[in-house]
Amino acid sequence: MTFTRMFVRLGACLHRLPKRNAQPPALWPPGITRGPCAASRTQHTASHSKSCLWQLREDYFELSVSGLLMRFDYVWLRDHCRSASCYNTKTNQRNLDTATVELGIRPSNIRVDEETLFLTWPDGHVTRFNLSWLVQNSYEGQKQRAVQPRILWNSEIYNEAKVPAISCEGFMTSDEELKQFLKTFLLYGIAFVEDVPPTLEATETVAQRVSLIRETMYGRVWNFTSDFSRGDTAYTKLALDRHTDTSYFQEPCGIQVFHCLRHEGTGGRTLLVDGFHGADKVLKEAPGNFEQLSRVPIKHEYIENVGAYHNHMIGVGPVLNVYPWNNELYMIRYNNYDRAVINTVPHDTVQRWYVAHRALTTELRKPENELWVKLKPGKVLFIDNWRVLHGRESFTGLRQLCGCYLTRDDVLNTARSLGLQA
Ligand SMILES: C[N+](C)(C)CCCC[C@H](N)C(=O)O
Ligand SMILES: O=C(O)CCC(=O)C(=O)O
Ligand SMILES: [Fe+2]
Repeated sequence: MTFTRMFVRLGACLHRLPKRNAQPPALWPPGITRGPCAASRTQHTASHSKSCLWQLREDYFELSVSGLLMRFDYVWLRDHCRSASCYNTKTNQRNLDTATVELGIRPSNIRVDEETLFLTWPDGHVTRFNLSWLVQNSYEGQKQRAVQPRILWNSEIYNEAKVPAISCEGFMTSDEELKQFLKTFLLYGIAFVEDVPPTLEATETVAQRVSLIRETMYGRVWNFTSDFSRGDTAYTKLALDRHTDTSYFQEPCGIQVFHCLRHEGTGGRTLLVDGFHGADKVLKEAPGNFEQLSRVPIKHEYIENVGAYHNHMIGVGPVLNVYPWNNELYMIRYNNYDRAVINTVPHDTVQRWYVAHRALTTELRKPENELWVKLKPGKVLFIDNWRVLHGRESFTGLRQLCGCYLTRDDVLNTARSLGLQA
């Protein structure tokens, strides 16, 4: 919806740009230069026109490449100079002391050929930008692309996708298999590894293939049962409605790993719901509700005083967390058990928030959005705890679940090192 508006705006602006070889109208303020690039450029998107046009505006540099209109602030252009003196390509770190750049800086000379933008600054320093680098790194480029491409699912979509199972052997030994696993995980927010020995040690080894383990007050790798050894409903036989874990951390754990080592009894199936699918429905049906959930800060809390365990955790943040530049959802914090007192907004906002929260809950509870699985020894489940909600059916008998949390940064790091977009 925002995109449609943007394209309209973009079209209008492009219209104002001069056509190739057009003469500047006499009314242009002196000192403003404009021109076409020397020649047409190679493409990113075949459907776009190959033209490249630029204009030196008073406050910014305007560049249109293959139909994408971009605006660059002059300080930004100076600050992002990739010359050897400004940028160390060995460490990928900036050398330039940005504080020495005059904020009103403007180039004294500018030139664009088919591949490169050349800027000469008042002190004689020359900055070169590859045009495709500018397209890649511009705000306008970022605005149009998802940081993380995903397939939003309900149970039918997930089941019909027939996501291939990854076996432990291949997962542990082949980078290609690991990549396949992570690709699935990034797309769907859940992924399974099969034929894992039903032990805590093997679960730990499998988890470490993907990431560093995130230790919490529950331990590093946990193995829990319904013994109420900790002050939380997870340690009972009760059903647990869909939720994300550690909503009471300032940064909730990125990934949760589950491996059921043993269950002699009935029930105990695991429930999985794609929170982003639910949020997307809310956005499409009532954008105002989505906005409430992405704006109102909500506290979650974990207070435990059981045995030797004394913990008090507080995390604050909206239920829906979006990137401000493209409105892309990147984290959902949803846990009605652990949600704390709402006292960060006045009463009228509170009422609107409850309406929005109800709309999201209704969506998340629709049976068609529920994926039920019975975890069996040997089958390790990875859940994106920033996206997919989990829950469980009540159960009888001895049920032993082991697992751990993973550091999100390290999972994404592994994915990127294998060439995946993350
Ligand atoms: C997974 N493990 C059993 C160790 C902890 C469970 C934590 C449960 C908590 N209410 C939450 O949702 O974060
Ligand atoms: O027992 C289960 O299946 C899951 C319980 C739970 O929500 C958790 O441990 O985070
Ligand atoms: Fe949980």
